[in-house]
Amino acid sequence: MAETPAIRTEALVKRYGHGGATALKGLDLTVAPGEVFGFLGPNGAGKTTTIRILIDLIRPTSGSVRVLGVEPRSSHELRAKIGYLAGDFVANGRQTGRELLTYLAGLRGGVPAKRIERLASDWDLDLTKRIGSLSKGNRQKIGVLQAFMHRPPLLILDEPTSGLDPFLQQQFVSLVQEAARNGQTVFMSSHVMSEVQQTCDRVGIIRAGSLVAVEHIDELRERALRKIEVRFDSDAPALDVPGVSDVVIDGKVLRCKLSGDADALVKALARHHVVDLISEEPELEEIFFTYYRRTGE
Ligand SMILES: Nc1ncnc2c1ncn2[C@@H]1O[C@H](COP(=O)(O)OP(=O)(O)OP(=O)(O)O)[C@@H](O)[C@H]1O
Repeated sequence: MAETPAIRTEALVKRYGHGGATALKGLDLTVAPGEVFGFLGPNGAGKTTTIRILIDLIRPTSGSVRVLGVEPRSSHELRAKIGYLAGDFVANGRQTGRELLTYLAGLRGGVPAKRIERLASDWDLDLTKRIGSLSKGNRQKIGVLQAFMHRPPLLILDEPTSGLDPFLQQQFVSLVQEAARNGQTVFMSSHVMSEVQQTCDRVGIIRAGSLVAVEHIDELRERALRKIEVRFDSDAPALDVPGVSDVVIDGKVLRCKLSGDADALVKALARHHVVDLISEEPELEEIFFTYYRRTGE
């Protein structure tokens, strides 16, 4: 029998108020256990609405939703199994970071004090300061740590790195990778393509309340164009190789774009003396943008 999905929604519809926006228009979404799933889409697409339904902060107008195999509205135990970070994480400003994290750790069945101290030190976070006196970025660090600290089976994160500097974004990537190695499921909305590229197994793209694509990151990477630069010991040769386009020759240097696997190019190059070869990590951003754009625009 197939494993129970970590998240499954079917024909999920959410209409806000009377005559309000229809934020979700029949969303079908399945996230497998142990998967890191990126939930992407332009502003107002319905990401936060979906996330709030998953953790039962709001109820759908119609359709079904199961999280770790149960309906969020009917399970009190479910909340303890989810590490949740809201897009607008707010905490009681009078408490110190340590007081808040220790309190939340207690609610979630306990977290070794050493783990909290380690995470705070990795994240360069002063736990003795009152939360109200912290900068936005430092408050966000607390938000991230409270979601991860008890190693929940499922993490649901709404824009987890908003307000974090590039170093901390990288720390976040490490935390997600550690969670993935640990078998935890991660579902996160994000606008930061680099962190999505580095962490996610699959991405779902939502636009105007409907899922318009679900893709494996590896497959996107194969389809994406890579920039290649080759330096020869004499004038660069003209190449006519399948998958290679936009060839520009500049003396001993050849620049081109490559799609698909590199075998034909490598074999063509092997007939010459190659001094250096640089292949850039493919940029998935361009591919995402094609999904973000509305038809007809
Ligand atoms: N409480 C609410 N009352 C009425 N309409 C709402 C409410 N919350 C969201 N909406 C509307 O629902 C739609 C989806 O909003 P949602 O916040 O889910 O999008 P999002 O994808 O998370 O956007 P962003 O990337 O800007 O955070 C929008 O049209 C929004 O205006």
